[in-house]
Amino acid sequence: MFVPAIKGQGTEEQQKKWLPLAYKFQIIGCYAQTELGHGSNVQGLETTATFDPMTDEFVIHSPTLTSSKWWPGGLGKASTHAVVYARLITEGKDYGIHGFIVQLRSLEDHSPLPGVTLGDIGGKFGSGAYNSMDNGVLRFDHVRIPRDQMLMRLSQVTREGKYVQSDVPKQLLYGTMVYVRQSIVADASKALSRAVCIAVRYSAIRKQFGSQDGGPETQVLNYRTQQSRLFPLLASAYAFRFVGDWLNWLYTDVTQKLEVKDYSTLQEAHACTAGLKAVTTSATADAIEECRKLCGGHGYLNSSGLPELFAVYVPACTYEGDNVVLLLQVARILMKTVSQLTSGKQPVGTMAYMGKVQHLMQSKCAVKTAEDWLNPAFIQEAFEARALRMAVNCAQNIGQASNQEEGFYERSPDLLEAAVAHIQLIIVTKFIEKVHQDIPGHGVKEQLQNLCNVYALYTLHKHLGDFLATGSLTPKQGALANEQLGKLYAQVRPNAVALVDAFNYTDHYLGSVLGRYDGNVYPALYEEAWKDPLNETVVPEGYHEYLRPLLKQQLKLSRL
Ligand SMILES: CCCCCCCCCC/C=C\CCCCCCCCCC(=O)SCCNC(=O)CCNC(=O)[C@H](O)C(C)(C)COP(=O)(O)OP(=O)(O)OC[C@H]1O[C@@H](n2cnc3c(N)ncnc32)[C@H](O)[C@@H]1OP(=O)(O)O
Ligand SMILES: Cc1cc2nc3c(=O)[nH]c(=O)nc-3n(C[C@H](O)[C@H](O)[C@H](O)COP(=O)(O)OP(=O)(O)OC[C@H]3O[C@@H](n4cnc5c(N)ncnc54)[C@H](O)[C@@H]3O)c2cc1C
Repeated sequence: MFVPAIKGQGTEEQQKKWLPLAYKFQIIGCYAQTELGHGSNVQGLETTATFDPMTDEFVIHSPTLTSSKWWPGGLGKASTHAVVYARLITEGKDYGIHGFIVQLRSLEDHSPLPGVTLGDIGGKFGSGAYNSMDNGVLRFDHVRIPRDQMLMRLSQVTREGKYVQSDVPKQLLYGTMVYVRQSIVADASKALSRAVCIAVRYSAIRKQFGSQDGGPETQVLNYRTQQSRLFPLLASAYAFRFVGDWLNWLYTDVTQKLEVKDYSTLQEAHACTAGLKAVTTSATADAIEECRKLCGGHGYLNSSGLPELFAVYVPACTYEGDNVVLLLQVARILMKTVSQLTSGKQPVGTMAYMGKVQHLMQSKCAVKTAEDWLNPAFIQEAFEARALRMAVNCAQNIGQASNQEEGFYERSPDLLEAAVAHIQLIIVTKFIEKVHQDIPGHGVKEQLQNLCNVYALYTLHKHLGDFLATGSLTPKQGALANEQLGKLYAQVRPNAVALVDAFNYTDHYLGSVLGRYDGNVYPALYEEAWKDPLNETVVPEGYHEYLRPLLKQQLKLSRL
């Protein structure tokens, strides 16, 4: 994040100076924004950067304990430099949060520079999976940096100390986070596809119950419950891949527009990266845990690869923006868009469907049979009607409050659900668009169509309350969707293993004895067990100190 921050907020000159050093690892940088007391609320950060016109320097300082930088990855032990986000103060005025390049450690002996206190913040969730990352703590005691180490693409401070705001939106300060959020969506698909690959392969080889006359037991992958839990996750892995590809296109397009000072899609980029990051990471974290459970007891073994995958993955729901905070950002933009509908301003991009408000507020879903749910037009319209009606309902309720902000606060749980509905519509839309494309490979398109329908109808089934409460569907149509879902599972089953083999993960990358490509799980589990350090001795350490005295004492007591 050090590099994209300099790319996005540094001048050409600053990029020319600092990026080559970073690329060649002549310096190691981190992104020091979050503090002990503030993470979500960036505008609440307390670290100060006070301009000293006498020396043409900024004085970086941590005025309070809560202003200590806390969490930045790589900060504790590895980084020599940081992009530090601090309150810019010049001529006695606080201009809010800006980025500054600050050297933290000597390039000679890596010792912290004068006025810099550095360390690691300690162990984290799980069996230490994330402990390979030195998330750090950093405090400044009046550390001086040259004025030209303020990132000056978005705003500047002159030699005399005058603050100058460039003619670019101040939100570009948040640009690095937008960049990482869009990459996290693609990462969600990778993490989810790993977990699903393990669970599908293991479910194909695991047999339990159902033996007839001594014959083979039933593959657990043939159980309807296993399919109804696992195949929506398989479909989600593909869904997140395709929406992640689209989001990368959107991000690239926005970045190109920014180059020519076209800020028209900045809001769309923020809403989509924030919302898709929130929805895909929450779903993926839940799915990895579900995949662990789908593997029964062996899923709880570290050798399954699932506990570590879960422990490494779950902070994605928090870092780069807490998911609730990000969804409320989407909700704010939805409310702004709804409020503009009466002005005649046509919504664009992923909000365009809201322009069909007259139709969608009264449309009746035309589904009459289970097969009708295979028609993408019916799915699309149902998801659009649900999302729009939830957003309009929120706007109407907020409108009844004494003031907008109070109303937004009171209705924030409902706004959260409206934001999720909007983002799920985007995911479904992009999946439908993907399967409408020419897709090479014999039968591949049909399989992806099945998965697209599984993702859409599973999501509809899971959120049926929204669809019924908004009148977007009738209970009968909801039941038909569930009926069709069961038929789709039967169609996915024969290709389930092929659909995870298609991720083309090596056994090494997968890191799971349950997910081995050859399916030779039991010998691998048995072999792996003996590698456990506990098995280095036949009689366990502690026998003589603890077990033996206890056993002897009990034996003596039993003879009394
Ligand atoms: C087996 C083991 C291995 C297994 C491995 C598999 C899995 C691997 C996992 C993945 C691997 C790698 C992943 C790679 C990444 C991981 C690295 C972790 C990195 C984490 C780094 C961080 O966390 S950095 C810090 C992140 N912090 C945040 O996100 C803070 C969140 N808060 C904010 O963004 C803002 O405070 C806020 C947006 C919430 C509020 O902003 P503000 O206070 O300014 O108020 P407003 O809401 O009023 O906004 C003002 C206007 O600005 C608009 N806005 C806001 N944000 C943006 C934006 N980003 N872009 C554009 N516009 C924005 C907002 O809409 C308002 O507009 P108007 O209403 O028009 O005024
Ligand atoms: C593994 C990891 C790596 C990280 N790496 C970095 C890094 O490299 N650089 C960096 O700068 N930071 C980093 N962070 C910090 C991370 O960005 C923050 O933790 C994250 O942005 C969440 O902010 P917070 O901790 O202040 O959560 P809080 O906002 O304190 O969240 C606590 C609760 O409050 C709720 N909440 C907060 N505000 C609102 C609101 N307005 N309305 C409703 N509910 C609200 C949240 O939903 C949540 O439930 C990292 C964090 C982790 C876990």
